[in-house]
Amino acid sequence: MIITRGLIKKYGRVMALQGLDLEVPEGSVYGFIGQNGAGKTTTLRILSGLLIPEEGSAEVAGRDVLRDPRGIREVVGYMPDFFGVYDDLRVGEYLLFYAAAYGIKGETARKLRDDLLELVELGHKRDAFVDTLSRGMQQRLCLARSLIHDPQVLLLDEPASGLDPLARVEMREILRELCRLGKTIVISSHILSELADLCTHVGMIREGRLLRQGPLSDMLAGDRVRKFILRCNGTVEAAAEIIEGWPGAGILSSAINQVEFQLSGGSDDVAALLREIVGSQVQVVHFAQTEQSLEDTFIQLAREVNGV
Ligand SMILES: Nc1ncnc2c1ncn2[C@@H]1O[C@H](COP(=O)(O)OP(=O)(O)OP(=O)(O)O)[C@@H](O)[C@H]1O
Repeated sequence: MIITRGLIKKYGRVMALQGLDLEVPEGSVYGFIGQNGAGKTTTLRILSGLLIPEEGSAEVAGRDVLRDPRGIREVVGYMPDFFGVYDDLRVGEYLLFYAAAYGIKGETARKLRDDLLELVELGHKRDAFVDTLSRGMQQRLCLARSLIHDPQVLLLDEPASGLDPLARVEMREILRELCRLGKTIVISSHILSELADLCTHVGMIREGRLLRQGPLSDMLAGDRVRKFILRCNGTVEAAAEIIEGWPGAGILSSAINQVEFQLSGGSDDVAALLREIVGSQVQVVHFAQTEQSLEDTFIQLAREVNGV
């Protein structure tokens, strides 16, 4: 649904994007991950036709961002990380204003307003002034605004920033609903645990370059070093000794009856190590691979890039 090739964007001397290649499959919820200043906002602004890259190409739903900016506006809904609200407009009026900007008027616009307010759970605030809404409500209103023209693709820049935990859950539910409605959604964030709950795909960006992208499950498992936890009935000493002497294994932490360690290699190595431990009469009561978090993956990739 989205393809970019070799995107380069400079602000004066700052290279915000240094040849970015993205591929976002149709119907996916694509988590766009990167630290502050990595180039996420710049990318989303290019994809929504608001910014022109110096080099490279980008297509959204088959439309070229450089050659067909009008077409891009039809298929893309963009929710910026910072948005202005109009202090003398009511919630309902705000949506009617944006509907009119897309040429939607009259009864159709009013029905759309009500449907969207229901979707973002703001029906009860239709007559409230926009600037009296909480931050979470304003975010949801902004999301409703970006949906006015029923775009195929949603580009959401840090949609959960500044929200309390409950408001985040609400936002997540709304995004799930949008996913069910068949939208392709790109969400930029640096709150990685949050994305892990929501995304089907992930792309990691650093200093304007893509570190890695793919289905979330591949990102979390991958073929990299894996972490395991082993718990024993009794002390863990004997097991820890075996792990320490095992090629490719390293203890990360240990408690009296539990040890956490990493192991490189495939499933055969894991099975062999476990066999050795069990064979040494250690009473294993729990052995499991601990899921690598997105944070772990991101940090690991960043280290690899730096050669650390
Ligand atoms: N208008 C601008 N003028 C000059 N430099 C800019 C401008 N906008 C962004 N930059 C720089 O470009 C780089 C990428 O910025 P961008 O806003 O795309 O990153 P980001 O990943 O969205 O960061 P954040 O998570 O902080 O929003 C940064 O070094 C930033 O300082």
